[in-house]
Amino acid sequence: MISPILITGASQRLGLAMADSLLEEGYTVVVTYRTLRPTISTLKDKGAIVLHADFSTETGIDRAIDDIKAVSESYRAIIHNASDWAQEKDHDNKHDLFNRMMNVHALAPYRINLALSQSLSMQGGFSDIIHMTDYVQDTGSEKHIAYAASKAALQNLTLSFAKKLAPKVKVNSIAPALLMFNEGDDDAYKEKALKKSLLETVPGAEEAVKAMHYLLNSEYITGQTLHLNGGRNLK
Ligand SMILES: NC(=O)C1=CN([C@@H]2O[C@H](COP(=O)(O)OP(=O)(O)OC[C@H]3O[C@@H](n4cnc5c(N)ncnc54)[C@H](OP(=O)(O)O)[C@@H]3O)[C@@H](O)[C@H]2O)C=CC1
Ligand SMILES: Nc1nc2c(c(=O)[nH]1)N=C([C@H](O)[C@@H](O)CO)CN2
Repeated sequence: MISPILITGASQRLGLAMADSLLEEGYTVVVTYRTLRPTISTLKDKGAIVLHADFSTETGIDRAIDDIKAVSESYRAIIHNASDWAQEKDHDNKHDLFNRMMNVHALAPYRINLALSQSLSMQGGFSDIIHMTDYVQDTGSEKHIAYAASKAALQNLTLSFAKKLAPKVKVNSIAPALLMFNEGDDDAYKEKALKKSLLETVPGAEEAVKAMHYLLNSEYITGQTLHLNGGRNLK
């Protein structure tokens, strides 16, 4: 088997778009999903290897690592995309919320990167780790406090793993702001959200797909962050 690319949380939206694009380009793709959706069957029909994984607990992370390692002894890349965009107002138990945010966004990527570090370095050429972080890693978020803190932790993991795994493995972040709306976002929210960036647009998943391919094909980028935010930081 050609060394696969692993994408976590690929049953919808950005992860699904990235997995589809990699399959179209002929890569071997391994995806994880938490909820079994028709999209997972479609990815499997296209040749992807699909694994169930829930990263909210240490047991779930342990199981996922065992399953991922059982698929292949070597990996071309890992894209840590799985994410739970949780708000404090929706969760009474803040202790559990904070632990879940850190498990999904920081502990899982940390444990998986350490467990697969040898698998990544077995490549003839470069291998890659891509962390899907978030614009709020640098700003915080008053409504997604634990989420933002966990994405900041993931961003710091990019710097540490870039140092630890060089020169064979490149490690970078993609930090989106608003790339896609969610079902249920009303017109008032959409109008307000669009105004947050200079470019006042919501580009869709393809913007993340292009950034992913740019990093995978780079020979001189590591420890960096691709900010996909329409100039929001200058507004
Ligand atoms: N979309 C955007 O505009 C932005 C996205 N980002 C980041 O980009 C990445 C992709 O965004 P987007 O596609 O919107 O993400 P989604 O909100 O669609 O989440 C991606 C996947 O993560 C999975 N997931 C959630 N919780 C868990 C868990 N406990 N264990 C395992 N998997 C889990 C879900 O799986 P399932 O559906 O199978 O349950 C989901 O399909 C994320 O890391 C996100 O934080 C950052 C800023 C903006
Ligand atoms: N896991 C997710 N993380 C984030 C999402 C999402 O839909 N799923 N969406 C956003 C917003 O687009 C935000 O950037 C708008 O300002 C952030 N993170």
